[in-house]
Amino acid sequence: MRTNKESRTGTKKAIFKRIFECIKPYWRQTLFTIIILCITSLLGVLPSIIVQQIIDRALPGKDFNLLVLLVSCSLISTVISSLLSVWQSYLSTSISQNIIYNLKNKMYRHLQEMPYHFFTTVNQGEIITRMSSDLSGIQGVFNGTIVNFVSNTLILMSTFITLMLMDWKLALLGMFALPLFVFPTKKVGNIRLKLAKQTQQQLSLENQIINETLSISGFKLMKIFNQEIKESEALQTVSFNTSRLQIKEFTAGRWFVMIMTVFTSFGPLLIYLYGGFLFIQGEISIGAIVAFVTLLARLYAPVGQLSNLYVDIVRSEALFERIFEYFDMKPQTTASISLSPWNVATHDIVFNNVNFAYQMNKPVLKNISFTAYSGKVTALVGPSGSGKTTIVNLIPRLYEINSGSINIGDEDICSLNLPSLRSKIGLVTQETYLFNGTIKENLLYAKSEATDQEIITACEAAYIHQFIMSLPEGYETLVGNRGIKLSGGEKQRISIARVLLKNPPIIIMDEATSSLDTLSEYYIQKAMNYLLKEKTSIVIAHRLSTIKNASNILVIKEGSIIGEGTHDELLKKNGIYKELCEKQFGKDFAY
Ligand SMILES: Nc1ncnc2c1ncn2[C@@H]1O[C@H](COP(=O)(O)OP(=O)(O)OP(=O)(O)O)[C@@H](O)[C@H]1O
Repeated sequence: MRTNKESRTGTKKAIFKRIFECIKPYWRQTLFTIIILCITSLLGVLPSIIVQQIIDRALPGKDFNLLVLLVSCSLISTVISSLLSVWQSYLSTSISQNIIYNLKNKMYRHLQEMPYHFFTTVNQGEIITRMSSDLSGIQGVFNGTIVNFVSNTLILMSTFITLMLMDWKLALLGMFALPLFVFPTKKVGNIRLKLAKQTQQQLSLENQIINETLSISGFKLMKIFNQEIKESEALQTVSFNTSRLQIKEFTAGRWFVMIMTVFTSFGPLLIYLYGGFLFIQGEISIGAIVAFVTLLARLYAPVGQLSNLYVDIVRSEALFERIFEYFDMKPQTTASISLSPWNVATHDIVFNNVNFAYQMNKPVLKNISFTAYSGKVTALVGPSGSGKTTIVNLIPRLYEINSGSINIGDEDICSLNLPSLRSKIGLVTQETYLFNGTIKENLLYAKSEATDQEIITACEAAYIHQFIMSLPEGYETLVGNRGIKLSGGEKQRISIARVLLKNPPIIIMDEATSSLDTLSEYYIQKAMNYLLKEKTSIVIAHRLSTIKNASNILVIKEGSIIGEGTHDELLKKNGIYKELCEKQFGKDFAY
């Protein structure tokens, strides 16, 4: 059996492999960046060596020409190094931006392919966090953490080699303090990591409160129930915790920093002491001692930074895990084995013994079998929660059935190409969703190439054209978030017009339960009559007029069909149906 440690190493390896895959397309730029970092780290040791030459040769020899030469060399190396750093930062920024650009678009495409149930279960804020802050965190990893890691490692190596070449005994003496850096930094790093995780949790809570209470529906709910003070206090508490945690995180290890500062001054002091002794013995020059001390500072700085990078590296690992976790989720199969083009002669929809459950062992639909005939209206009626919406959601394959089959014409929907299946279905939902744009933009969502005349024809058929024209900006009127500036009836008629523009052979309609005024209802009814004409339509019916007009009515109860027929037939033979009608439309509804 694999131990925990082994499996963590395995995961780490897999993550590194995938990070490498992300960088691979930019290997040339990456190679350049590494070369530049190598050159700048080598150039970085030059000034110390030059100082040694100045002290040991130019000054005692009173050689002004050599002094000018050495100072110029130092200046030139600094200028070259700075110029290279600019280039390197341009390269690493463009590499990281390109990687993020690719990841973001790939992730969006991937999420688009996810099955519908994913979006009904996952927290919406979570998706946005991964698409935004996690991805920008990853950009920081490519642009900061990785570059810092490579550059500090190179600085460390170049300085270490130079020191060893200069005098290995002095080098070892100067380095005795190094282990003292590493161990406590790791400990402080772990404390900071723990605090960072807690901060992240509080930040998510903060986002959740903001998201929920300042979204259009949440805001309304908060106002109606007078919950402003409670919500604002909740946010205050959470943001107070966040700020406390952040203060703790940033001040964690301040004692450690203090001790480290003392230790860093120990190294040079030892060099002065032992180097001074060697100087007195005539074994070493003053220049060498000065060069050593400056190089030592160059050694301590990257060690300190590398130890601090530990926290960033562990954090980055978590970020990558979150991003890759999304990529590993299985998308919905868009096309099954046969990619049949759509050539069904009729568009009869046939449910054959369909069973479905959202959760294991909790069947929602049981042995559903019926035919919705082409050119006819099939109405679904039944108590709330009986499974009507679930039945219609199975047709465009928003959910996959557990057993049985659904055919359109002669084709099993599972063998149809998903985009082509959906292109033949028009969906009018209870709650019409409109994007925050103009009425025209919302209509064009159904058919981007529609002409103005087509739009007008569709809106006339949906009995909404006159209303739109009465608005000061007509079709260019902005509808607000989720179409908040329009009434329920207006929104539904716009959504009918949108489906009319698409003109699919199959229409699925979930009638609004909310009561509309008689005029709105009248217009919607007229619009519906037009919409459903010569289509295969399935309507979740809430209005008596729809039920009466339907060719066939299916009575659904607890996930089963318990009756089928026309309104009159069902009234005669089905007690439950009669009861349902009486409940919904009153005892004396028109027979
Ligand atoms: N996404 C979901 N995950 C889990 N269970 C669900 C989900 N959607 C619906 N259900 C459950 O499935 C059952 C059928 O729901 P469905 O929405 O199909 O009923 P309905 O007849 O359309 O109700 P209504 O008339 O109130 O809209 C209900 O018990 C509901 O709680």
